[in-house]
Amino acid sequence: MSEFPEYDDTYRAGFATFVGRPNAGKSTLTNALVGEKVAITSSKPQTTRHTIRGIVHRPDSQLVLVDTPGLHRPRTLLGSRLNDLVIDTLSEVDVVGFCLPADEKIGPGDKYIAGQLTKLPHKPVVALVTKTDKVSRGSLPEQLIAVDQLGREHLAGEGKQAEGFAAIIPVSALEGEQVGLVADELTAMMPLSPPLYPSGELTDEPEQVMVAELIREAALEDVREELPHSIAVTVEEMNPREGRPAEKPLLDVHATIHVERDSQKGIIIGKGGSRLKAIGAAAREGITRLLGTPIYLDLHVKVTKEWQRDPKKLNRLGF
Ligand SMILES: Nc1nc2c(ncn2[C@@H]2O[C@H](COP(=O)(O)OP(=O)(O)OP(=O)(O)O)[C@@H](O)[C@H]2O)c(=O)[nH]1
Repeated sequence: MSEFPEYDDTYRAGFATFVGRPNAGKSTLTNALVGEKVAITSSKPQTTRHTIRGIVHRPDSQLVLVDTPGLHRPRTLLGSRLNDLVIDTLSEVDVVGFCLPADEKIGPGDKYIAGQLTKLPHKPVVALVTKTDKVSRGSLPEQLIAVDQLGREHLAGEGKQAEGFAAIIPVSALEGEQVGLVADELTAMMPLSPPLYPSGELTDEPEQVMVAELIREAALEDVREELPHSIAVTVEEMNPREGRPAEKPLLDVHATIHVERDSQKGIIIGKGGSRLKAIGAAAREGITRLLGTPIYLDLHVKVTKEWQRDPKKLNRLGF
């Protein structure tokens, strides 16, 4: 078992979360900070449905990162639940990191989020200008000025930080540029506190949820256009296989991919079951890497009609 780190009365520990419109680079930055793949990234929006925490351990501090789903204008019940979850998360953290891609103009989505942040007037917000490797050095200052402007327009004022954003930091998570600085700034804003987690602990997300996310990621591969957000995954059981020698363990994982329509089921299964097989193989590889144990994956596909709009079904699927 991991032990809690030694600490003195200058030790800082607390929570930070990243917000930003879909694809702003939140998960990638979380991973870069934590140094290991805990959050699930993808090239398409809205893959991060669960709050997954990564923990940055330093000799004098602990920064607990809560990776929130994209804050966006709700269109379905699922969308509005995700937004409630985001506001709940925001009210509980010590600092919010607002991710704004360096290579995209500030748009209505960003302004919507800035507007939401005014619901939390006393929360420090740090602007993280992400993906700086995608723009030339010359065009970066213009974006930094636009970001500063956004902060002054939305976050400055009575009862709020007079200067808008508490800091503006350009960063490239992919190239590892300024990632350390982001960690420095965020940890400096944590309250004095004893350590919150044992050393070495990277995430407190139940393994089952992470396993479900890995299967969902594998299932979405190649069919994102056809099945944008119609997939959910549940993990029914994860048990060590009985009678295996101690040095050769095997974990039995039983999971279900839920789709909304029969036609989608056909897409997931593929000709003669070929896609489902490929999904299983990709997911198995990821899960084995995550858990460090070989697994047997028993994967089913089920039509759970209108799961995005039905509150009872959403609850059962863990949303
Ligand atoms: N070039 C470059 N690409 C990046 C960087 N950070 C993220 N990306 C890419 O941008 C896309 C979105 O990144 P994510 O980290 O999944 O974004 P997110 O904000 O977590 O997205 P959602 O989960 O949809 O809200 C991925 O294709 C990343 O590889 C970066 O620093 N540089």
